[in-house]
Amino acid sequence: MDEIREIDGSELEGGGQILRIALTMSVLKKIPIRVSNIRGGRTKAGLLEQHLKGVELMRDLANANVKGASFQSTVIDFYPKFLKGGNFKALVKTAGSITLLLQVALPCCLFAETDSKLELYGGTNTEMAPQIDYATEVFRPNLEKFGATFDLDLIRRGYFPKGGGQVSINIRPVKKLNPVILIDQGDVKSVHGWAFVAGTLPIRMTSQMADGAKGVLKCISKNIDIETYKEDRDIAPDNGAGIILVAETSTGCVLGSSALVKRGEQALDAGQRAAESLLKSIRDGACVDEYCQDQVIVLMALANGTSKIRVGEVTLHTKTAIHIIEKLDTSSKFNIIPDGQSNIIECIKTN
Ligand SMILES: Nc1ncnc2c1ncn2[C@@H]1O[C@H](COP(=O)(O)OP(=O)(O)OP(=O)(O)O)[C@@H](O)[C@H]1O
Repeated sequence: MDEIREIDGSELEGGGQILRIALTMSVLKKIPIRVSNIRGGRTKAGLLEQHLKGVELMRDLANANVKGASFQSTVIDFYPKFLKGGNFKALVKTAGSITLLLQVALPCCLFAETDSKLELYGGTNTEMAPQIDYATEVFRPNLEKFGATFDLDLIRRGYFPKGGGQVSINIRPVKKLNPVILIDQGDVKSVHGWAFVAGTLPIRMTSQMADGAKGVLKCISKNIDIETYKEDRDIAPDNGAGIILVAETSTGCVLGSSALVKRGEQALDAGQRAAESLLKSIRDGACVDEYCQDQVIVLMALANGTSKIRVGEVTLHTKTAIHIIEKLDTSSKFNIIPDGQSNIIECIKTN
């Protein structure tokens, strides 16, 4: 096996994403890694419960030897062995995001020998991470353009601070990922979405969120359909309120955005916040939204050919993903080509 490679977890974005991308590439390229200064860019550095569970999930997936994987640790050594597939479980006791567990494990499961089933526990709709509905309605259609998918069964929703959500995901391996060319946004055909409340929160918040979003988005589409509903107590026992928006275009682009109503925030404002983020991506001419941007980088690197995707402003998360991938995978060369208000991210495979 190769010599251990050093990754500095405090570079650029300096958060959990560096650890996740480094682990994914380590497993897929069979490269042992040492990640130091883990989450060095965050006020509370080191492995939090959710990051630790991610490391343990990857250890199980890749039958890896791991040193230093403990709460608040700032250095881990990770030696991957083989990737077989099978049943795996990760339980985050806090509202740590289930979708970020999926983010680290999914590319590995796609290249495992057999099917994988992931039983994941934690938060399903939390801040600073994809909401589970974003993962299925926005990220998944973009993943499908690369020729892969997953099945997701939502058993229970979990919100901040308690968590307690549960999701079961089945992933069938693929032989290869196809390169993707996505450079023409086309026209917005429709915008749809969901505004939800759960627990003891009043249903009127959902129409306030929907109205807020529609007010912002009426300038880009006459065809806006936002479903408003209260979650069933059995599936969502705790309080939560939020919105997910999805725009589909004539060229097949799927862009999204979302918001959760913050403490003290008006529901209308949360709806507007989500809509403004989507509007910006559309006005920039982007083919993927500002959050999907960093999440497709790893897929571009794993595809067997040159991919090109038009994005708006390149985010620090995206720059970080590219930086870490290029460190661990010399067969991927990324270029960012400015083009008016947007940028084309190109990934060239060199062998
Ligand atoms: N509203 C959102 N919709 C979709 N994806 C999101 C949203 N907010 C954040 N993300 C995605 O979640 C990931 C967050 O990574 P990041 O490193 O910031 O968080 P983290 O792992 O929780 O670590 P840390 O606690 O160190 O910030 C990124 O891939 C980002 O694109």
